[in-house]
Parts: sequence; C-alpha cells; structure tokens
Amino acid sequence: MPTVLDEIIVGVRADLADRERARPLAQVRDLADAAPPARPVIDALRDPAALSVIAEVKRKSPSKGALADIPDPAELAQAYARGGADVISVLTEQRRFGGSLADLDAVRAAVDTPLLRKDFVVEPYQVVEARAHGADVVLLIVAALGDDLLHELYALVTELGMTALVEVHDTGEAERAVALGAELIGVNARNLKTLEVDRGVFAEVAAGIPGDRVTVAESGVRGPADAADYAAAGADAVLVGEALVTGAGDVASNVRAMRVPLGVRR
Ligand SMILES: O=P(O)(O)OC[C@@H](O)[C@@H](O)c1c[nH]c2ccccc12
Repeated sequence: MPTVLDEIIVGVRADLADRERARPLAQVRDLADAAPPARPVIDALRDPAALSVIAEVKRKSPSKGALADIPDPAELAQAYARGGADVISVLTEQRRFGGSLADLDAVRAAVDTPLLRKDFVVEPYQVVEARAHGADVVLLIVAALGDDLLHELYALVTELGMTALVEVHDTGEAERAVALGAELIGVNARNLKTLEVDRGVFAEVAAGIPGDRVTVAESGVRGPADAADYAAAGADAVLVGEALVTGAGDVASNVRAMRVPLGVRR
C-alpha cells in the first residue's frame, strides 16, 4: 500500500518534470548563481532568550483540507515579519498544499526575513530552483529519501550557501539526520505516512539529538501553550502553519505570542 507521502511524491515528480522541460537545470543554475547570497539562520534559531518561530504560508493540507485562501501571501509574510518570525516557510507544493514558486517569489520580494522552501525535495533540480527563487533554507524529509540521495541533496544545499532543515519523525530517522551532520533538525509531530499528529514525538525523538544541533518542533502547535510545552521539551524553535493562517485576531501578535521566553530552561 502506498503511503500518503508516496502519493504526494508521485504528483511532485510529475510537476517537476514539467518545470524541467520548461527550464533546464543549467538555466536554473545560472539564476541561482546570480541570486543574492542566502541568509544564515542557525544563530537566530538558537536564540537562548526566546523560542524561535518559523511561520508558514499554508493554504491547505492533505490532513485538514482547505485552511485559508491567502490571496496575498506577501501581505501575510509581512505580518509574520512584523511579529518577529525568525524564518518564514513557504509551501510550494501545489496539488495538496495549494502553494507555488510564485508564492515564494511574492514573499521574497516583500520581506527580508530568511525563507524556507517547504516542498517534497527528491531531486537536485529542486534545490537549485529553491536558491534561484531566493530561498535560504530547504526542507529535506528523511522519510522520503534514501541515504545516498539525502547526502547528495544535503551537500548541494550547503554548496549553494543555504541551510537544510532535515525533517525526521522517529529515532531511526533522527540517527540518519545526526550522522549526516545536519545542524538544523526538525521533528515533525505529524507522521507523513499516516498524517497522524502526536505532540509527544518531539521529546522522544529529541532525546537522541545531540545538544549542539538546533531543533525545530514541527506541526500541531495550536497556540502559545503548545509552543511553551515544546520549549520545555528542549525545542529551539517551532514551525507553525495552521494556527497562524486560521487564527483569530492580529497575525503579528499571534506570531509574537509563540516566542515564549526560554530563560528558565538554560
Ligand atoms: O499546520 P501545522 O500543524 O502548524 O504544521 C506546520 C508544518 O509543520 C507542516 O506544514 C509540515 C511539516 N513538515 C511538512 C512537510 C511537508 C508539508 C508540510 C509539512
């Protein structure tokens, strides 16, 4: 039985083939080489004073369906930046998440905050493309990649001056991320094979990640209380989508509220 992740990747590969036909790798590489340098993110995400926040531009998801229309992703990103988001995540997967590279371009033009290209990266082309569109961080999902490809993609992200956010869901995947030398490791509470969320996964998996790595708790953060729980469990940052795109009230204030103080922990 194919998992949800397998099914998503079938669509991702089809869309990727179309883009590769329209613009061959060599052309995208030229654009990437001509782009302004990627912004560093590690130091900001490791801020000892407060939990860092990666705020996501997310229209829909396979688990929740439609979340928000987001007619103007640039405006949303500006609100995230005002709220102090350390990184803004832009989903570029179109079929299941309603994103696009056009969203990434629009956000890039609107803010100076480091940007994460959030997609299902399975080929070097997508990494080069991320850089060409101004991304500073690229998501690499361990569950979607064999070790050779994971190493190849990680090396390419680094060569292009970007930072890889290496996503894991269990201890075995975390071991692979650590062995890779990943500085930035995301623990996704949502299992991409079953789409179930279990917030307890972070503490369990983070126990196997050395303290010199920066950890991001991903998914299922409903508000500041969940963010505080993740902070207490040792997260350096949280990645929040749904709660920010569907939340009532002022977006910037909602981002700011997630930045819980860490003073007591360290
Ligand atoms: O909307 P949430 O529950 O706050 O989750 C955000 C983010 O963690 C989630 O979008 C995500 C984490 N890893 C992914 C990989 C692919 C697509 C999406 C994701």
